[in-house]
Amino acid sequence: MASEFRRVAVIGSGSWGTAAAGLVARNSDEVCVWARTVAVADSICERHVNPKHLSDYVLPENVVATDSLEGAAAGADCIVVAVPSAFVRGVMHDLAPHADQSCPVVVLTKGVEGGSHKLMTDVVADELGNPSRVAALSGPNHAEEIWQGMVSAAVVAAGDAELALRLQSLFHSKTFRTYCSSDLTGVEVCAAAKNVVAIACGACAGNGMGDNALAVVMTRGLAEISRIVAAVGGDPMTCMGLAGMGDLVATCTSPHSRNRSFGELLSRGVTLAEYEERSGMVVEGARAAQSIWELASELSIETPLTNAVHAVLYENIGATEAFDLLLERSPRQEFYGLR
Ligand SMILES: NC(=O)C1=CN([C@@H]2O[C@H](COP(=O)(O)OP(=O)(O)OC[C@H]3O[C@@H](n4cnc5c(N)ncnc54)[C@H](O)[C@@H]3O)[C@@H](O)[C@H]2O)C=CC1
Ligand SMILES: O=C(CO)COP(=O)(O)O
Repeated sequence: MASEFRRVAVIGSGSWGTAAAGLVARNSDEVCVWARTVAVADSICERHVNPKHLSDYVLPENVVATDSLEGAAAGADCIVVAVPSAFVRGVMHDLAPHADQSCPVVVLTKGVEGGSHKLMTDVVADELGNPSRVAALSGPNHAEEIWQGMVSAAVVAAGDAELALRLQSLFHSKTFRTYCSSDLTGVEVCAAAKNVVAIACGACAGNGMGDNALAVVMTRGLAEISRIVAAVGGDPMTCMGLAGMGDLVATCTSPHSRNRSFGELLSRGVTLAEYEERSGMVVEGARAAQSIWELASELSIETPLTNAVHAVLYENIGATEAFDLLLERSPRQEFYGLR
């Protein structure tokens, strides 16, 4: 499926930026990846390999790279953002003077900004301007499978339906199916919040809990995510889709998930800093556990699972104690409203 986009800038050369560059290279003429280091940029240009992430993946010939944001943005008619949430504002700030104001931007980052509690598309729009051209893509998309052409699907969400359709054609292929949505808020909340639930699932598994318990955490996690989505103005039906249930299941069950594996190791005493240092990868759910916890407190949304993950990560409470507190909650209706 060819798209209208001829030169695409992919900002970020982590696992997802690398795999996404391969996806959009199928439907455009040239893809330029922005990497933070010259070594990664040179390796992609010379060997079509990212030596730091997915190093078995030989990228298509039409993927090049640079360590210059100005160089990446030059001539780009679409920008794909794939840097971890903590760096989105800073990188977008630096990109802004070089990015065309009318150029569509699609955000792959999953998170909620600390302090402001803004969704990633809002952070990008703050820095790059022209919010109506900013969209998000999310779904059950482990980069480790995507680059190998294994089947997956995602949803492209934008306030402007025509923009979603244009971006759908940039990503869509037989093995990477893309669907459109107008619920940008719901899609982005699901993307960020499922990572917190995946940490809880990993910690349960690490603590020897069984498959029934994991299914309970996922299901109650989805109920919690629906309450957050509703409270911030998204459509709770989005939680039933690829960005919601789809990504929740993939992240809570896959050995590829950093959030799930971190949760498992957390229950054995490994710290966030140790995990990220060893793996060279980000655990977005740990950041989201803080920002969503703050958001939920501000809006009085009931988020017991997020509270438990927050307590273990930031309040010095042991995982076993946090689980006990969850199990001691008083019984209630399965669905007790969206707030
Ligand atoms: N890996 C995956 O399968 C998927 C990841 N995502 C999301 O994509 C976003 C990016 O994640 P990944 O590509 O997986 O990252 P990663 O975990 O593979 O790598 C982290 C990257 O962050 C970079 N980084 C470190 N400091 C930085 C800074 N100051 N400025 C910019 N970049 C910096 C590092 O160079 C490293 O390449 C996250 O929000 C993640 O949740 C979404 C879907 C799938
Ligand atoms: O979002 C993802 C898959 O859709 C990646 O999840 P992890 O960050 O837990 O690896």
